[in-house]
Amino acid sequence: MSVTVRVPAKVNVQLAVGAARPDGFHDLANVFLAVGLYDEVTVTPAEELRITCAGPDADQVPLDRTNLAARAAIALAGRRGIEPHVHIHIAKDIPVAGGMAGGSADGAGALLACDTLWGTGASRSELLALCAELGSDVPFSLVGGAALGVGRGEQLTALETGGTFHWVFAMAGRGLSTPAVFREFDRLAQGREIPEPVASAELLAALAKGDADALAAAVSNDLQPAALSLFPELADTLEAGRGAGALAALVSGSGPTTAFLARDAEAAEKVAAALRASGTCRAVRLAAGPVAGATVL
Ligand SMILES: C[C@@](CO)(OP(=O)(O)O)[C@H](O)COP(=O)(O)OP(=O)(O)OC[C@H]1O[C@@H](n2ccc(N)nc2=O)[C@H](O)[C@@H]1O
Ligand SMILES: Nc1ncnc2c1ncn2[C@@H]1O[C@H](COP(=O)(O)OP(=O)(O)O)[C@@H](O)[C@H]1O
Repeated sequence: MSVTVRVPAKVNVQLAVGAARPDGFHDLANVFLAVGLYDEVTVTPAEELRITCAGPDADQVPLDRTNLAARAAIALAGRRGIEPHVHIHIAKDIPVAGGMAGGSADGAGALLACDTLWGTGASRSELLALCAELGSDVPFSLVGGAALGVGRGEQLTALETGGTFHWVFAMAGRGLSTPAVFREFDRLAQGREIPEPVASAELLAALAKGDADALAAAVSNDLQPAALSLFPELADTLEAGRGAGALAALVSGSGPTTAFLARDAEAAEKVAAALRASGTCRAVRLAAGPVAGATVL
């Protein structure tokens, strides 16, 4: 018997970053939107814990116990006093180290899949607490939709959305390390007063209305200058998307994936074609959101 869970990627439509905390994390106002690009995590009983991964970026995914999916299985089994003896297979379509929470998706997916396979019957709040232990973005991968994350991003409030938003994502030729981007944020912020991170009222209203133009006017990412500082060529990708009529162009989370908001599916196709022709990125994908979080298939 196997259990397969499908988990979406995310884009941060607002990422407001506060000053570094004593524990090294940063307080955030992190507005997540789940988009229709998915990893699938399948768990099957096995002699011992084993991980395999397939997909375009599979060679960049660690297959040992540092994999977030393995950590999720170990954490849940530990709570129940059982051995995490499963084969975890990840069918990976979310870019690795791309700022789209691919590893987090696999962590949330493995947790839900193992809970289902083992019949451990964890409550939603127990699953969310385990997710938060695995990483700041992992709780959102479980819940999906649209949500505001505060604290280090793990304390979620679901957000209303009044429609579907159409996005184009440009994958970069290499990854960016999330801790390195936060460190660069700190370096660039030296000597400057960092305001408390707060969610934008205009942005939340735009999401609630399903108004793409208003959302485009309100999106922001405080990590974008840091990502551009470490990966200056991303400016060319952003410019190519803007030139093709994207309503908004921004770095997704810590990057280096760039995200382009389009008015509708047709406009998204035009932006995608222009990005492909620009030669400024490795691959281009279209995805709409919000979509549901981790789902047992
Ligand atoms: C930046 C964001 C935006 O959604 O995502 P990505 O762009 O990486 O996908 C997240 O905050 C990433 O969340 P996640 O990838 O789960 O990070 P974690 O494993 O919790 O932390 C990795 C490292 O990132 C930094 N970090 C993360 C979250 C946070 N609020 N403050 C931080 O300073 C810390 O250096 C930490 O050691
Ligand atoms: N299941 C996983 N999938 C991808 N990366 C993983 C996974 N587990 C651990 N990692 C590690 O996490 C790093 C960040 O990956 P990822 O979550 O894809 O990016 P991001 O944090 O930018 O959204 C990778 O470089 C990899 O070393």
